[in-house]
Amino acid sequence: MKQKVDRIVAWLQEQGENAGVKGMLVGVSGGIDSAVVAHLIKKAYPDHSLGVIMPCKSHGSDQEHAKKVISSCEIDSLTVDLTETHNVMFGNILDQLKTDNSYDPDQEKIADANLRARLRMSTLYTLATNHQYLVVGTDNAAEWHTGYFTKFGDGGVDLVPLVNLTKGEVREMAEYLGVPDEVIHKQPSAGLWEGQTDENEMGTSYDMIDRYLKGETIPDKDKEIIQAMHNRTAHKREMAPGPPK
Ligand SMILES: Nc1ncnc2c1ncn2[C@@H]1O[C@H](COP(=O)(O)OP(=O)(O)OC[C@H]2O[C@@H]([n+]3cccc(C(=O)O)c3)[C@H](O)[C@@H]2O)[C@@H](O)[C@H]1O
Ligand SMILES: Nc1ncnc2c1ncn2[C@@H]1O[C@H](COP(=O)(O)OP(=O)(O)OP(=O)(O)O)[C@@H](O)[C@H]1O
Ligand SMILES: [Mg+2]
Repeated sequence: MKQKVDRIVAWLQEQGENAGVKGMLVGVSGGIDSAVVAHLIKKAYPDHSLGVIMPCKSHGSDQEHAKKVISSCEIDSLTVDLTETHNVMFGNILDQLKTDNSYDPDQEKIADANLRARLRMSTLYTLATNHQYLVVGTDNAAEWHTGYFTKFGDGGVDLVPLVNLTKGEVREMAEYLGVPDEVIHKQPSAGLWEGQTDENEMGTSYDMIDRYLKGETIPDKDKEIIQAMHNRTAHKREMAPGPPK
């Protein structure tokens, strides 16, 4: 594990040097992926790394966990509360849709969640410009393969250091790095709504996705879900296409 960590830390330093930036930042949610990234960027840039907490309809103990993550790696931190910004922006958009008679209530939950992810992205890039830092993403191999992220939201980042690690490997790395136990052992959640868990929403588990990615045999039902998610989200892993010349 030490070797794996050292390799990613050296890679982060190399990427930062090539980009000519002073350091790196990450959004810290209180979940395990951002906890691992916060620890890694703190190691790569001990004096120039930042963990950003962005409350916005946060659920349960997310914020408390985010603060514990910040303390566990001793990274500099900043809190930007997006609740009011999101309320005003989403409220205005919904009002316009309703006036236009084109509001679709079935789409509200996901539109709301994706706007929150994109407001976080805009916040991180504003801070990155101010600090001359890169924005570091938290997607792991399972999320990347299934496209389980918001396009230009949490997927809108400069570097994805965990992209080759399964969720299980992220968990092992978190233990090695000293991420707080309660963060390691809670259910992964995108915080879409109270009680939401990634595994309920996807209809399969990270364990199944990890096994699939390692080439192991898994039940057909899970394989079909994973393959459908992968195909449906191919556009998220590519640059926006244009017509041929
Ligand atoms: N074929 C195609 N070619 C080009 N673009 C295409 C497209 N199909 C859709 N699109 C575009 O993509 C949009 C849909 O993609 P997107 O906006 O990402 O939205 P979508 O994939 O519908 O939703 C995001 C998913 O990621 C999950 N998520 C988000 C954030 C964090 C986490 C987490 O793990 O913490 C998880 C969330 O729970 C949800 O299931 C469409 O509105 C459309 O604009
Ligand atoms: N309230 C928040 N404040 C700061 N960053 C956030 C917040 N919510 C989400 N993010 C960012 O969005 C990323 C995507 O969320 P995601 O849920 O996939 O990761 P996680 O919370 O770190 O881990 P897990 O998947 O186990 O919940 C987070 O890693 C984090 O960088
Ligand atoms: Mg989460």
